[in-house]
Amino acid sequence: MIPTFIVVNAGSSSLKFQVFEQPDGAEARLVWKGLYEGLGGASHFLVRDPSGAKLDETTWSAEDGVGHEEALMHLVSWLSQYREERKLIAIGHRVVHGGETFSGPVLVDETILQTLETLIPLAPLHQPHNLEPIKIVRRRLPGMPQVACFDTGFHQDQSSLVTMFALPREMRERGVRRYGFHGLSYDYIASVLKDYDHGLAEGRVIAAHLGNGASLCALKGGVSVATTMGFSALDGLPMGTRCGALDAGVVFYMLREMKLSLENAERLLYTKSGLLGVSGLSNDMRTLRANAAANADARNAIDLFVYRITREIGSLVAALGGIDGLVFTAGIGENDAATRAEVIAALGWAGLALDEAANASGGPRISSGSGPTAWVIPTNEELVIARQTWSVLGAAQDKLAS
Ligand SMILES: Nc1ncnc2c1ncn2[C@@H]1O[C@H](COP(=O)(O)OP(=O)(O)O)[C@@H](O)[C@H]1O
Ligand SMILES: CC(=O)OP(=O)(O)O
Ligand SMILES: [Mg+2]
Repeated sequence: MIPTFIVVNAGSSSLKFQVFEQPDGAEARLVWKGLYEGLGGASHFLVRDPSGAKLDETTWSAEDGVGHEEALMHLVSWLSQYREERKLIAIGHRVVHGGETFSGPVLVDETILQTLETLIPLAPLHQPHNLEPIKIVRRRLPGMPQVACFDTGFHQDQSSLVTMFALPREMRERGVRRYGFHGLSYDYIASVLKDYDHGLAEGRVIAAHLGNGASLCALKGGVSVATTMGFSALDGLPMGTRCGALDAGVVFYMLREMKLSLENAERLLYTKSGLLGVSGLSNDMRTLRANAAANADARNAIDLFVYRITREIGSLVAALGGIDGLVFTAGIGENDAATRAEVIAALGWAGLALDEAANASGGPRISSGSGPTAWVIPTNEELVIARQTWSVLGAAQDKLAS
């Protein structure tokens, strides 16, 4: 029987999954990938093989009441049709915040789960949804090993200066510091740089994870030395619905002068700001691009996004003492040639020059000339979760055996 495990990336109404098998001594191999979307309402299950061909699909109406629990149980029972050949050995989860306690992936037990729950206020948009499937599996499949893989883990080697806020020392002792996110994505990018250009893997690289959430990471020799997200996933670049870095004075103004409740202020910054807030139209770059010529607010949202990316890149170039390469990844980074072109056009001062034809066709190398290079590299957070899950399981088994 082939050892098989599921990788889960759960959001508020969606559950993305990938199923991996682990041949002896080799890299985890993707078998199927899919998602449940619209959970809690009219929902939809879709699974594809690694080539992208559709394998199976199911639709439920809102009355069927399919939530995260029903989706997970449906997935386990969908997999059981392969019971003869496969043994489900573990579930690996993306958990956005690992706080001060977890610098790497862990096998989850009740105490660890409780610690992870205390981090919900630091990642209210993600953490509760990331933990939900872990709790469901503990209840419904007791004894199934579960591994939590953190978005914060990759940044743990940053120096204390880099992670410090200029706040009183007691705040730091309470864990109020910069953590950084999208680490599973940056871990993957760092692991494949050598396949694109050997010098890059050793060099000073800025990776731009531009998806619905967005951040930048400065990599030196593949190690994170600075990043734009901080204590929470609200910091840094403007995102689909999040404001990014904001003068803390605005928060006091919203609370004291505008009399917003804490909940409404939080909702405004996390879910009503960013591309959506500025455009008043959409959080989706495709919609903004389609409307930018006729709609000044859509154009403004894009312009602000690009402006903030280029300013933050300037800051990370300073942190790195120069730049050898720039990598675009995630939904916008991988698909929106116009955003890449606009960012690179603003970085002529750093010696970057666009190869227009390569950019239009998606790269991988999209720069010309002898300056720093620019790349499009599709991310693969799930593969990193698979690698981490397998390494934690292996370590746990070694421990049992010794
Ligand atoms: N073809 C495309 N052109 C431009 N932007 C795109 C395209 N496809 C996806 N996007 C952008 O990518 C975002 C989703 O990014 P993704 O990395 O998949 O986010 P997440 O994993 O956080 O859901 C969308 O909201 C949209 O703005
Ligand atoms: C940490 C974060 O912002 O994640 P996402 O991009 O999935 O929202
Ligand atoms: Mg994402």
